[in-house]
Parts: sequence; C-alpha cells; structure tokens
Amino acid sequence: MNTAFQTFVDIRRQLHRIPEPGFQEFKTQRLLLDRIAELPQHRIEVRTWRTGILVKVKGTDPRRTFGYRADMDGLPIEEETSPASGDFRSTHPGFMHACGHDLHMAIGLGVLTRFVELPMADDLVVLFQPAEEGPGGAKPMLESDELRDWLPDQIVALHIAPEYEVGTIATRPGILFANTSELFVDLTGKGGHAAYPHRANDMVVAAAHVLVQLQSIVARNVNPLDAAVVTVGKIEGGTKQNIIAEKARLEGTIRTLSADTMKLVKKRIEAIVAGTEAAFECKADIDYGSNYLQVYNDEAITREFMDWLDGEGGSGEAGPVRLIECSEAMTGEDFGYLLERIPGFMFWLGVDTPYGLHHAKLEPDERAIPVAIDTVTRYFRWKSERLRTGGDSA
Ligand SMILES: CC(=O)N[C@@H](CCC[C@H](N)C(=O)O)C(=O)O
Repeated sequence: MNTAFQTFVDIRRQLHRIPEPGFQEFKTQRLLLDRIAELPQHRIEVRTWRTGILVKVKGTDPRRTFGYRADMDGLPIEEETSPASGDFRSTHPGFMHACGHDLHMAIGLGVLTRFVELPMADDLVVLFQPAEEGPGGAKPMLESDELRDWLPDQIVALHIAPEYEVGTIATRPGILFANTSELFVDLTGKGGHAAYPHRANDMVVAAAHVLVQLQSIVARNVNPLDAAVVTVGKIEGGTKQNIIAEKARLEGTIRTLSADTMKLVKKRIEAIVAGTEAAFECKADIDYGSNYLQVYNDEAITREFMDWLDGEGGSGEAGPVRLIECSEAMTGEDFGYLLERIPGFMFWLGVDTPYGLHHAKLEPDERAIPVAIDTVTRYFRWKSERLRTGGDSA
C-alpha cells in the first residue's frame, strides 16, 4: 500500500482503539480535530456540532457543494478479534467499532485530505456525524445551525460490507436500507417466592409469551412478498433463580421496506402486548425509541454513478473496482434523513471478512480504505466537471 494511503489505515487503527457511544464520541472528535488541524488551513473551515465535526474544503471556482458523510459511534460489544489486531484493539472495555465507522471516518479524512491537496472547482463538505447506532445524529445535525448554510447539493456515504471482496462496490437506485424502529417493552407484575407461583405474577413467563408471539407477525401478518424483521436482541428480567420476577424488559428493533408495513407491524405488536397484559394481569409499556427513515438512493444520480463505475470510474489508483447491483437490505441508517433532503446515494464497500456487522470478531480488510478514498475522490471530481460541462443528473 502506498504511504499516502497507509496514513489513513493508521488513523483507522487509532480510531478503532477508542470506540464510544452515540453523542459521547469525545476522544474520537478530538482525534479527528487534531488530524484536521495538521492539514494546510487556507482551504478549510471547520465547525463542530455536539460531538460531530463539519469541514468545508473550498473549491477554486465553486458553484455547488458535494458532501461526504461518515458516522462516528461504536457499539456495546466486547471485542474478540484475532491476536493479529492486538496492537489496535479497543481500549474501551465493552465497546467496539463493530460496524465499520472507524473505516468510514478514516475514509472521510482521506477524501478531505485529497481535496485539500488538490482542490476541485466546487466545494466539498465532510460531515463526521455522531450517534448513527442510536439515538440518531443525522436528523438533529440536519436541523442544526452549523449545517444550515453548508447543506451540500449532493451527498454520498458508504457502509462497509463484510460479504464482498475488497475492490467491490455494491449499490442500487431507490431503496437500499429499511425503515427502522427500536422497540422496548416493559412488563411489570408481582414478584414472589419461586415455590409459590400462584401468589405471584411472573414477568419472565409473560416476556416469553410476548417473545414467541412476536414471531408470528412476520410469519402470519406481513405479506410474504413484502419484507419485515422483528428482532429482540436483549431480554432482561428477574434477580435470582428462586425468585419470581416482578419485572421484565424486551429490547428489539423493527425493520420494514415500506412505511405502511411499519404501521402494520406496530399495530400487531400493540395487540400482542395488550393481550399479554390482559392475560397476565400485569402492566405493559411499549416505547419505540428512535426511528429511522429508509435509505432511498436518488435514482438518476445513483444510476449515473453505477454507469461511471462500470466504465471509466472502474479503474483507479487503488486498483480495479467491481460494481454489483445489489438487493435492498434490512439494515437501517439515519443517513436516510440526509437523503430525504439532499439528493445522493449510499453504497456498500467490500471489506471481505467472515464475520458480519455487529460481530465481536469483525475484522474488515483495510485494503478497502484506499479503494474508497480513491473512488469517492475521483467520482466527485468527475461529477463536478461533468456538471460544469453540461452533463445531466443535477
Ligand atoms: C448499518 C447498521 O447496522 N445500522 C444499524 C442502525 C440501528 C438503528 C436503531 N438503533 C435500531 O436498532 O433500530 C442497524 O442495526 O441496522
């Protein structure tokens, strides 16, 4: 790997050591601000918003602004990567960059650096956005004073994809990621002695009933030709093996490809929870936490990007890039809010690793970093020039 790219691999490793929860990305913000401060300052302007950062690189003759967005937060996962990554493993117990945001940020810094070194005619804004995993930073950042007068005319983001080889970019026009809603169900009954179940009201059993019935929603209520997911990722209840639990809590997430199906799934969840409440004579509360809008790629701009990648855009400094037109995924991304306001697209970046996103053993192949820096940089330059010379797809 050439030394220019190696710098961003090193930065990714530094970021990997310090994963932080949403809106607590203090060390991450500091590290990025320090790296940005090392760049020649005459072309850039920097703003901070909460734990996020906005950087503008001034073009030589700006008529438009292009945007790249990178998310910043880590996940509550204890890292279990191989000894080979020992020297840059997470130093924050119980936290890990297990969704690739360390790569997304390093790539953002790489793109930014390239445009500082060799500006394009148009402006570039790089957004380092907090709290993608929750509660969601894109929507409030979009509404912030800091972004209001720097809104790009077109925006791009990427997400690492463990299942694709390095050198692969996958995307599609239209919907790429699902609508999401978090789900929290709190059950309160009556605790008691394990030997006297008839005098108590057991919330572990009630939670089990809710959990099993939730499985019927996708199987029996959603049209099989549509798509939806109801996953419960965490159950909490009780205090000891011989005490009947007074409280239990289920934590999950709902994914749907359409807004109407989201309404249907929520209606069914409410019916199931109300039924359990009546049957178990307990109290049940539902909270939907944060909700994300689908990621909907602008059809014309995405198709144009795909055509470019299939042609002249497919060979770059970091090697050939192979395009895959992929299917929709049930992952969620608050980048959907940015795309609702600003035309653009998101794409998957192949990082070829056997463990999936949100896995404690996720080890993305870092050779994907140069591929992404080079591709995004070349694409913005090409698009900026094309618009000046009268190409279409604003
Ligand atoms: C790309 C990715 O993995 N994104 C997350 C987004 C989480 C949204 C929210 N906190 C939820 O759980 O519904 C995902 O889990 O898809």
